[in-house]
Amino acid sequence: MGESGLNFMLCRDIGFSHAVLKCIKVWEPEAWEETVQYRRLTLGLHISFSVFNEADSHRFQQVYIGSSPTSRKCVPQTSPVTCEDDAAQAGRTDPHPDTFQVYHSRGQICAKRTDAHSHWGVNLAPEEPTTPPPLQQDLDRWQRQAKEIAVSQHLFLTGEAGSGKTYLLQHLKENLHDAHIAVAAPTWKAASRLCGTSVHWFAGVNVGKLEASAEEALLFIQSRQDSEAVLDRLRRVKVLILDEVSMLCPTVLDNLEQLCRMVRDSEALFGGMRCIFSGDFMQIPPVASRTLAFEARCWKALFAEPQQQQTLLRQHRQSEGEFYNFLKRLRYGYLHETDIGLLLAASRREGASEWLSMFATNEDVEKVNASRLRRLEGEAVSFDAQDDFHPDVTVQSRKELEVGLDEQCPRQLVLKVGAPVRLTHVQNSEATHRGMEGKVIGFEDRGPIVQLDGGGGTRTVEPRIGAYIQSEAGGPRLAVRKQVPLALAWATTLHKAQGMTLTHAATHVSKVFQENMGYVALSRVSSHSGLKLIDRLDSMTSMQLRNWLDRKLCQACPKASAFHMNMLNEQDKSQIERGRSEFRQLLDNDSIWKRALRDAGFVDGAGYRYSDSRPDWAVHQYGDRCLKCGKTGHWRADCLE
Ligand SMILES: Nc1ncnc2c1ncn2[C@@H]1O[C@H](COP(=O)(O)OP(=O)(O)OP(=O)(O)O)[C@@H](O)[C@H]1O
Repeated sequence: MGESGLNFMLCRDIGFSHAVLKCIKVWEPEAWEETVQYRRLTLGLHISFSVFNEADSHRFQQVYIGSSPTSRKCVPQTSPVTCEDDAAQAGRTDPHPDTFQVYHSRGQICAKRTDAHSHWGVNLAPEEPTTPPPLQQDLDRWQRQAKEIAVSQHLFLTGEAGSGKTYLLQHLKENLHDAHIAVAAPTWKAASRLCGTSVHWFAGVNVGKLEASAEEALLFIQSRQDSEAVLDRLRRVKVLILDEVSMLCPTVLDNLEQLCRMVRDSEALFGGMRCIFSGDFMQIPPVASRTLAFEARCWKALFAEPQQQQTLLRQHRQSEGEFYNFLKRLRYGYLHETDIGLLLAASRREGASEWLSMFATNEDVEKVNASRLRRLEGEAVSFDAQDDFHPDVTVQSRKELEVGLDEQCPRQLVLKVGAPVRLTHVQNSEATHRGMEGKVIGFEDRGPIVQLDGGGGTRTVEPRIGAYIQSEAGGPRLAVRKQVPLALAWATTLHKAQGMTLTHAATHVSKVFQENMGYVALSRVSSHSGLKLIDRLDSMTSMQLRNWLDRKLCQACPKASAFHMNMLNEQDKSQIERGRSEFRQLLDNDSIWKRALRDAGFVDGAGYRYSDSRPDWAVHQYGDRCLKCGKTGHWRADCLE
């Protein structure tokens, strides 16, 4: 490794005996401000500060600096530290500071005085890692930086899963003071996290119109009974917040842009709205498009300046270094051979039968939830939603709004005593929060009685507003649905899980059908111990395991990778390239592959017969029905009954 530095500065003007020194230390992917205590020693200064350990980004390390008789001194240090070039200048508060450069070189941490060639009163010694500080509850440095752009310019906000994109959008929605902020996302489900609308609702058109052309969309709007209201809404919006833009087809984006110009009678992009888009192209792409939103014609013009594409670099979801680094590799479609051990351990994990299961297809989710509910003894009790509409909403609009409400909150909820449930739309408080899990233990007139996990106690869950739709932030609620805020918690789809943060989840990868789905499947949980792989890796042959890794789990979209890698520094880029080429060697070279499997504790299984196709030999040998439930369409190993 070359010489990368952690620069810092001393501020002598603030006193020696017991003073406070404000430094900004920058480490990738984190930077933070910290107050450093220093005190005078017999021969000089004694400074201690924390640095991130580069190999394990979530552990801190204490570095002590004492006296030194020369202008440069190195001490053994196994963990490299890095920082941005200008870190030494950050936080400078006095005109005559002693300045130093601290850097990592050939397994050592070195300090060099940079303002003079003389000795200094400091020495250097590393200490044992300590635990990281608790997560900040306010915006992190990158979120704050992105916010600064968002207040006056178009912004594309990106970052890996869990970097706090949606969190920042919520903050912007609440804190930008522009009069009319519209919040939208490609699907109602994605929009529901920010209480916004689907992109089609925002545009005032049915699905299909924006896909066709801006002209067709405008004709449709003009044919609506409430066309004036729709046009008025489109004209008033000053800021458009668009979440999960990575799930939007570029044609739809371009047509929307043109529609806004036409409606607002302005040649400016989006007719002069300020656009704040957010998304991660390394997550699930649009279902019906081979092209991605950044290929839209308007994209380059919108985000022409480098500062208008901001990457959030702090991880807020995972705090374990090993698991976090594993996910960083998976994001770019490669793994290390030692990662096989992590996967096997997740596949062998016991005691996960009550965890939320995530599947690629709706079919599997419905099967699991329905079959588990059926199997449960006892009477089924159903709860019907209650919908209210704003008096100005027309009959035509009401139907469209109902579709939007249906996607966010069920019209009918069926439960039984003993069913695991998740709180879906409660107000977060000290006692309860969204995502909290529990079990139905009874029913009363007001609603189901639920025993909440984790000391949440027992409570009757009464219907409350589960979804509402506003055409713009602060505007009237056009439709409101009340429903019991519970969902069956046995299973969900990966598409719905995109954006979720979970403590525990069981996930199925073998049936993923789009690139990047493997990454989304594994990156929802905050720790490895909370992850169960439903795929029976142990039952696979080594060849099947290789195919599963290569064709299912590690399928990263090349176009999206290239887009995101373009925003990385050269060091990260070459690390990814190297990792990918080593991964290919691992998969292509029998002896390396076998050694890796042996080291990971893999024992060649009997053969996992999952396949979308039905090879003749298998049908001949086993018939074309599942040997467990007798149905066609899946093999025994995939049977969810
Ligand atoms: N500044 C912050 N302080 C405290 N918690 C935060 C902060 N930013 C994000 N979080 C929390 O981190 C978790 C992940 O954040 P969020 O869902 O916004 O990430 P994301 O980048 O949108 O993820 P994904 O791409 O998977 O949708 C959430 O639980 C969120 O509340």
